[in-house]
Amino acid sequence: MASGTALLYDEEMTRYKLLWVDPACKIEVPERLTVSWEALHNAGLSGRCIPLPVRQATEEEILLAHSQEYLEAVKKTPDMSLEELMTFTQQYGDVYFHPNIYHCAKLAVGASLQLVDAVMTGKVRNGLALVRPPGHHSQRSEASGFCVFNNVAIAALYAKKHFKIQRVLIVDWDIHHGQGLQYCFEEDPQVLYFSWHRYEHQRFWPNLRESDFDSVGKGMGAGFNINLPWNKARLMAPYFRGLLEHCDQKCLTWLLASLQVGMDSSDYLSVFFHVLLPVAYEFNPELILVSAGFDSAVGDPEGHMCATPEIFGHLTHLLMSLAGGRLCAVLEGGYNLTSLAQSVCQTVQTLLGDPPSRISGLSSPCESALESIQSVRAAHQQYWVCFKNADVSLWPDPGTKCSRLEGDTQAEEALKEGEMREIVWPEPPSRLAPPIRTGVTLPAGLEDDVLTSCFRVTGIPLTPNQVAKELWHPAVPELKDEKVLQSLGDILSLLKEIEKKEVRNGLAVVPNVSLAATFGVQHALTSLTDRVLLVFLGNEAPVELQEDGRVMLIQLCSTEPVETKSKFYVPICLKKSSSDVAGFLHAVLSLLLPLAYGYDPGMILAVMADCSLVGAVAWAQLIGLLQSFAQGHTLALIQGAEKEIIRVTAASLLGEPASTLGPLGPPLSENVKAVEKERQRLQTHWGLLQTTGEDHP
Ligand SMILES: NCCCNCCCCCS
Ligand SMILES: [Zn+2]
Repeated sequence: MASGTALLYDEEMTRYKLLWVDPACKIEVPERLTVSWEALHNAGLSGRCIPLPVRQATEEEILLAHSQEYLEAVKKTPDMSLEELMTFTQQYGDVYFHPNIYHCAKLAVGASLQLVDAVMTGKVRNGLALVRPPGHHSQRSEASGFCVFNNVAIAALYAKKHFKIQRVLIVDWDIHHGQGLQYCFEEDPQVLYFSWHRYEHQRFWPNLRESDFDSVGKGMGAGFNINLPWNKARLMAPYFRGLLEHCDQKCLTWLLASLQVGMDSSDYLSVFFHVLLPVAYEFNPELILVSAGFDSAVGDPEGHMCATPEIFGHLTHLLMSLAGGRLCAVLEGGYNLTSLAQSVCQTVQTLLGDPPSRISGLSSPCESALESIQSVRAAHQQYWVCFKNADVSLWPDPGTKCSRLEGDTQAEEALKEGEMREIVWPEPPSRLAPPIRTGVTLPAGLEDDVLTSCFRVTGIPLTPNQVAKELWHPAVPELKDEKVLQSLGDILSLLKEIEKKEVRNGLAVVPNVSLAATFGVQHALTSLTDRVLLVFLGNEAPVELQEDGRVMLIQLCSTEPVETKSKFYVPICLKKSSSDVAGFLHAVLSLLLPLAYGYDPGMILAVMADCSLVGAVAWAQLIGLLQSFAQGHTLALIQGAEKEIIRVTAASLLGEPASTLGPLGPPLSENVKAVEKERQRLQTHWGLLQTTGEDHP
């Protein structure tokens, strides 16, 4: 199994810059790379990565995505005078040339291809290429948006050609639409291109009609191009026009700070749960390429978004469950040197396997984001079974270009002015990983290659009334059983190791999983946290829930649904759940993840009471995803000694990417209905569950 994170960087790529005055291009500076590289160094992250040498792309490689005449034209730029460079630049938009940019553009492509080679040959598991010029705007015969050659497009074509892979997922989280990538792959069903981008009904750069959600791909590529347009800022002008007359700069600044101009982490995560991840799992990619632009982070002069840098640690983690963890991230945009450096560090730290930091204060996506989510799901309903039951009743017409209200520009300039002065955000919290990743307590005789790299914890001897005290119940008869008592001692010692920050997560194999779960929850609440998420796979509910919100129980069962009004008890009843992997996954992505992010637990208990409910691979995927929460503090409890389940659980807790679920069939409609029913019931309490805009149908 491949391991290690590659980091590609060469300071040669800092040796070009804007040589004349051009307001549109002045933000693309060499310091973008140096601050990122220095931040990785100072955080001790680059030292943990595998440094790979950058190389120049060959002409043949560049010609995978660009025309001969374009390459010939760019090849002439190193010998051009300043005037000739300015003239040459005129023919393109929002880009500049420099005598050394051709050299750097070849290095940017070469770095991306080196990364693909290393990941596809198993030399490393994943990695980041810190490059400039960026690539996602450049097209077959055209430079655009600071981009000269399309690094990620060439990487995808190179991967298909040299490694014979047939399904590449490109995730473009840059705040601009990577039209170059869309044009390159819109007819190619082997490359699924996903981009979110500021759009504002075509009023944001690059102002293209084809950046809207109804551009779904063409011909054989229909369904394989997904555009998620952000349209929020258009709503700002009407508010401000009225106020501007009475508003001095200070009040406007306050107004800006209070009215979120851009999208935030709740919007980003909602798009992952309800648009990107369902399609990505159904597509079942063999490689993930990330057009990692960080102008979608707070403070960026282009993006004007509100999502703080730690969100990129989560977005990265969520993608690492796909393609067996084969993930190549390539830098695109990012123009606020502070949030860029922080976001790069958050991304690399997750690639290295450190637990994502907890994100509190998540709420529901804004109305405009919901409208976009609903529109995209509607537009793609015919191509992806995961959207079969999507609610499309309020599908707004694409391209409703809102007329440019007079006074807009004044409002928006004020917006820009006021806003840029005021934006500050907290440093991302440190994500210290305990020295030991996984502690285990197993019955003797369960030797296994994976388990040898776990830390074996010895149980704490317990007397029945010691346990009864923790369980709030007078001694239950089971406590007479020596094995049960010993298993509770095992759990206690694992939790104490986690509490002491010696161990990140743990696995215990126990004879009575319901009692173990109850005991584990109670102990965690007394000594570790005030919120425990219990994910329980089995039919008998392990704990009576108090409605105080200190425990959230998500129970996957196969029997008839129990009626409940509680917002902390989520019974998910799936028929034939072990064969309906798609149904299980639908439950995880559209219910479990949004609930867990909304709840923000300090501890996760993942309990497998009934191994027949899901297969080992689906369970391993779940264990992987659950490590997004509680700084990775996951305690897995398994009943019985099903060797395969134990092995995959330990592997996942150790950070091994779960193997892929393979092509998914359509989910059982009764299972989708059961999940949708719960989602509808809970979405007013837990906003991240929402998927539709105004006037929920
Ligand atoms: N404010 C100037 C409008 C044009 N900006 C071009 C942005 C290119 C981003 C590359 S990621
Ligand atoms: Zn950008």
